[in-house]
Amino acid sequence: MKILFVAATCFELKLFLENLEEIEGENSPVSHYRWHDLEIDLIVTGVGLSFTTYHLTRLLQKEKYDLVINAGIAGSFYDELSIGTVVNITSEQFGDLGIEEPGGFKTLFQAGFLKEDQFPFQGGKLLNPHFNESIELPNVNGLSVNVSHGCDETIDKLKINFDADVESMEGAAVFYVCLMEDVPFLEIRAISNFVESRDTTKWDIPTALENLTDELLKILRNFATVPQIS
Ligand SMILES: O=C(O)c1cccc(C(=O)CC[C@H]2O[C@@H](n3cnc4c(=O)[nH]cnc43)[C@H](O)[C@@H]2O)c1
Repeated sequence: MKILFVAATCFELKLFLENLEEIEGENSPVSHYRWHDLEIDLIVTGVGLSFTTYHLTRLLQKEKYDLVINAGIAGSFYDELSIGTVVNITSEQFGDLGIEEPGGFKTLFQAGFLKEDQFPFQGGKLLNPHFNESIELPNVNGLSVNVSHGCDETIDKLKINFDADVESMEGAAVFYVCLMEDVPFLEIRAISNFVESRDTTKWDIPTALENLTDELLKILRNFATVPQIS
């Protein structure tokens, strides 16, 4: 089985990659690994929706993968989804794609530029139909933005306008490309911070990345033929 990991930055998957065997091969921005009988590639796209769309689409034109996993950190909109929690993001929305009017922000659907059920959208959302029963993590709704929010006024509006639990800057791009290209995918993220008035001293990236590593290895174990520990 061949799996592609998509990360915005190297640091988000550095700890996880220490568990894999790196295979030589000059093919930047893609690096190659092995874990038991799994062939694993990693592409580091850069932060944001545009870079992710470009690099992922370009790679999927050249290589075939059985599964794409977008992995990294994310912000949580709600106290109940605490820092360190690892989540399976099962729906995505573009949080800043739309128009602004004196009365406020309108999505492309609200503005009439796109139909809510126009493929690959369903009810205005991108939905992941894959593996949701086999992944033993909380299933949550994602919102993807080009600006990581850090101002109370904007955040309050996002909470009203969107049905979202977590914020990232790449997820919807991965959903969109994989749904369009018909490639199975997952988005697994660990909460590193709350989406609140920006204060990075309150972020806990090390705990998020330790927990993310543990959960990603559990997921790989589901797909690999791993010798049983007796
Ligand atoms: O400002 C800093 O000191 C700082 C240090 C490390 C990382 C950052 C990021 O902004 C990482 C952005 C990266 O992580 C995802 N992410 C994490 N939390 C959020 C969030 O609250 N809202 C949106 N994106 C978030 C995102 O996918 C980026 O790729 C800053």
